[in-house]
Amino acid sequence: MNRAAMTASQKDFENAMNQVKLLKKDPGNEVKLKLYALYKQATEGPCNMPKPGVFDLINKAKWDAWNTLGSLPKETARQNYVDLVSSLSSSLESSSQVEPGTDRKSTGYETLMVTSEDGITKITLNRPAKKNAINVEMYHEIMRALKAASKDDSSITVLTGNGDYYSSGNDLTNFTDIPPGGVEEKAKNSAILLREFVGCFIDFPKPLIAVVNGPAVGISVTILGLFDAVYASDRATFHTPFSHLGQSPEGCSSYTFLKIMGPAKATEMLVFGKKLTAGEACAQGLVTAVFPDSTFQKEVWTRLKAFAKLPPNAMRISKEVIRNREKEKLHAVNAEECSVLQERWLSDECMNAVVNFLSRKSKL
Ligand SMILES: CCCCCC/C=C/C(=O)SCCNC(=O)CCNC(=O)[C@H](O)C(C)(C)COP(=O)(O)OP(=O)(O)OC[C@H]1O[C@@H](n2cnc3c(N)ncnc32)[C@H](O)[C@@H]1OP(=O)(O)O
Repeated sequence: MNRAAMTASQKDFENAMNQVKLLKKDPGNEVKLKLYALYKQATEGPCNMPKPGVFDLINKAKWDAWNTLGSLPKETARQNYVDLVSSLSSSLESSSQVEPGTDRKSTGYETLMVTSEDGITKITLNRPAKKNAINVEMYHEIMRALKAASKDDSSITVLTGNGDYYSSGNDLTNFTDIPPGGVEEKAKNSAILLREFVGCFIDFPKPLIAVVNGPAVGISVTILGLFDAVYASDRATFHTPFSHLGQSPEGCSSYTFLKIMGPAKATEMLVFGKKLTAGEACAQGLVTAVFPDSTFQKEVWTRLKAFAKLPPNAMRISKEVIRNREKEKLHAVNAEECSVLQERWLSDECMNAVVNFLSRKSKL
């Protein structure tokens, strides 16, 4: 959704203020400060109060939180307040429905499982019968889950898959739902959706980690170049068969893969569709570490829980320092890849490949 076009009404804002009072669990000081700051900004505008003295710790923390919002417009602050309360309500509401000690689950997703526990928000692709192929609904839900995770109280965010696959990439039946404007309109809409989807990964502010539990195909592989760490089971494979499908690279891979593995290896993957084992992907720098499948979950989650205990602000700021100078470039690459793909989707090569898959004449 286009955030600029989305502003909460005064009524939404009042409802959110009432919801805060009904929260069953204390959301923690950091979140309470954020709520305070957004409330003040939404109702009074930028902070112009004198700064409290260094020993007035509580008022100074509140002043700092408010002052950090700078000249954020009142409407945006109101929307951010409503979004934050809504993400708190969904995760804390559901905590009352599960056994103590189990994950807090976010409801309201058809294609994902989203949990938040031990400082980690885990987004699990959940269409195992379809090898976690990403349909249009899943694209939207992943974006929604990422936006919520960027504002919740977790330190790190993880993307993983349920079942034997990490993901088989774009759901090829996405191409069968043709709108009244025909295939041109479909290609245009798909390019808009893809650009927004990849943009969410480029802009994600916290450490983002992929736990690749099995084979990964297409867009689920290309966006790995935008993650901060990629842990893979030795059962995982990495496959980008774009030429086979009459398509071209996306997910900023035409830029990130060249930087990660150099042009020769990137070409083997992105142009010739060479499938890499987890070990090969690790040797080429796409994967951070590989674990035996039998101990994969245990080893990875032990490591991630330790990472999640690190100071969250330091991690977020370090990521910003590492990634920010690339952001503008990545958005430009994303735009270009989407516009090339928009044309490719209308080509006979692409249409034939999709028809062949759907009529089960071909598989990877
Ligand atoms: C908004 C548009 C944005 C577009 C972004 C651009 C993205 C590009 C890409 O991601 S390109 C990659 C696309 N993916 C593929 O080409 C994979 C196609 N799938 C396969 O080749 C195979 O299914 C397999 C190798 C992944 C797995 O084979 P196998 O183990 O033999 O399982 P099945 O084929 O029986 O699969 C089980 C079940 O899942 C369905 N399915 C699997 N992958 C997809 C898919 N990508 N799209 C749609 N459906 C998929 C498969 O049809 C089976 O369904 P069924 O049981 O027959 O109902």
